[in-house]
Amino acid sequence: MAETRIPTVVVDDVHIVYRVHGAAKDNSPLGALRRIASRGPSATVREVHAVKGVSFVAHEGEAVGLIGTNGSGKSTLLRAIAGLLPATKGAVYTKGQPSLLGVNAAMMADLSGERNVVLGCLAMGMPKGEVRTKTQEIIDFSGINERGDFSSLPMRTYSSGMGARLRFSIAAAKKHEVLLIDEALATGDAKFRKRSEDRVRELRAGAGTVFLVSHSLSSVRDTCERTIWLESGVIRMDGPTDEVLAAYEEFSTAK
Ligand SMILES: Nc1ncnc2c1ncn2[C@@H]1O[C@H](COP(=O)(O)OP(=O)(O)OP(=O)(O)O)[C@@H](O)[C@H]1O
Repeated sequence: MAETRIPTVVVDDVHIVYRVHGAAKDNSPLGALRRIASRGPSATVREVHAVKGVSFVAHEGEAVGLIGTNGSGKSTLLRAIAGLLPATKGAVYTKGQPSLLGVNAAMMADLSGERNVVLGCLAMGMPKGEVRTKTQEIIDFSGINERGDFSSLPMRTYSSGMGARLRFSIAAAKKHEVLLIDEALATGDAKFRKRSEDRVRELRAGAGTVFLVSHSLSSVRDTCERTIWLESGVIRMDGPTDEVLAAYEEFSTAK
């Protein structure tokens, strides 16, 4: 009997267009005068078509890598899946509320790492009692205290890698139906990467779906069995990670 796979994310012909204000091609006084005289639509609004008709379905227990050259639309697509950017055309359907773990995830720089753990857990909707028991576990997982008591120091004193580790550890402490990771693993060292990859595997085993945007192909290879390659906002390839990475590597070296 065929195995039933439960879809968690359905992306249906999604287009994302950014409107950039104040980006006139001709910024000279004469250009401005021409725009006023012509009374046409404001020439200072330019459009960037970042994602162009992307469609795919992801299932429970799947980890999907998202790769592509700079500016190919990976982060934009992830933000659209998270519901942070409306699709200009098409639609995104998700099971539950996806959590986006990005390099810029909100943390309070003046608060200690420990306070940020508490705030982060509460923001994810974790009950207070659970936050109390999980805080130490999260700090231990992040490893920020390996070289001294950093968890009581303000986050602004952390290196970018330490901040990224703490962010990942907070997000990974909760069971997610859909977890979206945007380069957040890239700044961790080898030991932490191994630990975070194990955690991603656990989340998948708990029927979660994980998306990983990364320029580190080895991270994608170790974590995801399926990979989507985006180029100029269009899916160039979607299939088993090994096949997609081989084609992408060929494309990158041929450039
Ligand atoms: N806030 C924005 N306003 C206007 N254009 C944007 C905005 N954010 C991204 N873009 C444009 O959308 C396109 C896709 O950008 P995106 O950040 O999604 O690419 P990416 O594949 O994640 O790139 P990278 O690998 O460099 O992180 C680019 O052309 C970029 O210039």
